[in-house]
Amino acid sequence: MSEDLENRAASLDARDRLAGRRELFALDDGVVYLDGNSLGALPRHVPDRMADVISREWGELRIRSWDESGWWTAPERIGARIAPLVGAAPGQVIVGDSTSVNVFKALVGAVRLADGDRDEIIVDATTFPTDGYIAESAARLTGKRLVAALPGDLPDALGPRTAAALVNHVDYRTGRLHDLPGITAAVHAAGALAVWDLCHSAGALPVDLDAHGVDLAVGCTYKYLNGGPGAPAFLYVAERHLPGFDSPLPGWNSHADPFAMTPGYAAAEGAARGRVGTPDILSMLALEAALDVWDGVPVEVVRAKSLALTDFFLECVRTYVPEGRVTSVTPEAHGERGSQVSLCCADAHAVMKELIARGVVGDLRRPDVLRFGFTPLYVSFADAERAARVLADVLSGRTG
Ligand SMILES: Cc1ncc(COP(=O)(O)O)c(C=O)c1O
Ligand SMILES: Nc1c(O)cccc1C(=O)C[C@H](N)C(=O)O
Repeated sequence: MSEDLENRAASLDARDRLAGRRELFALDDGVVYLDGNSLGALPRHVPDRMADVISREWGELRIRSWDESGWWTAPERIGARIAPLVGAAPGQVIVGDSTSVNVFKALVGAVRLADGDRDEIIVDATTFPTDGYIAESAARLTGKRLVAALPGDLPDALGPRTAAALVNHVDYRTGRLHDLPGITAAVHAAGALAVWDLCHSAGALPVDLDAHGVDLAVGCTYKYLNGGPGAPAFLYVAERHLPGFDSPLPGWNSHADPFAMTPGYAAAEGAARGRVGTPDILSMLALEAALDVWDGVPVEVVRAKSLALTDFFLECVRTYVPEGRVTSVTPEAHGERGSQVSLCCADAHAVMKELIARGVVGDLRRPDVLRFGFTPLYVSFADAERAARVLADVLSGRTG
């Protein structure tokens, strides 16, 4: 049984167009890394690039690097690298600040773009907590009422009072992929703006922001985009909204002429409006270098492998793990699945601890969810088989 699945894994890996990409990452063969949905692995070439940024650009060129090393324009330049990965034409994506800060900019910006008589903001009731906390504050600051709705119930919650809806593309806990085209269309039919959090979809699946008419979106770059711990997030503002986008954090970096240093504020044109203060250059340039691993990789190929990997992992779990010990809360339907598998399990904390001790790194979402993230650029089918086999060993009390 195990031999069959091991052979299948080997033949799937042999046919995998992305197999060669794994070499680009600092990973050791003794460990199956299934936590790229929390922190992506390090692309091997990034340390050398950072050594140059620190010793030469900072150490030797010092202040000149803002111009000569392109530091000042890094937020737009890196935004342009991310744009095709999320289906955005140039000029709409800016990189900087945390996702949380960008959720604030995007949501308040959306409310300011909406018809002022509308007095409700809808937030995804299953959201990653930071979006909910910030939506609550944004509602208080803008004098709106916050309404929580499950993504599936959103069409019913929308109405003439809705100014904007903030929704997660993929649920961080279950891995459920929400219907971005359908929900965006419903939000628009109600006359409101759709703001999407792409943290768990950017770099994992095609998002097609422009094609689906999304209004604003945010996403992080330290998961499937491998930008590094605390790497800056991105903000997308659809071109049609850029002239009216009124950032609630209009720092000097978003000024039309920052070095004029005038007391009066005048917003820059384009995506630069989403900038705030001095960019965190070291993290930003680590992200820029990390994005090289995407050269020549269409996100559709990544998606196809992601679905094949999660299908195969689920099959291995069904085959190896004794009946009833785990329950998948990740949808089976491809159209409803992100790039992770979440299994509910008794004693999940102890189980994950033991998995990690045995070289299978996933994570735990309390109280009982084992999360396994599949990053197609570096996770193999052999990894998926081994993870399921080790999970079965742990649950059956077999020693490793
Ligand atoms: C959906 C989602 N939004 C936001 C965040 C985090 O935001 P920040 O980068 O500000 O910590 C995460 C993960 O940390 C997330 O999964
Ligand atoms: N951003 C994180 C961090 O700074 C520490 C630990 C984990 C994270 C995460 O990204 C968690 C992640 N968003 C999640 O889906 O749970």
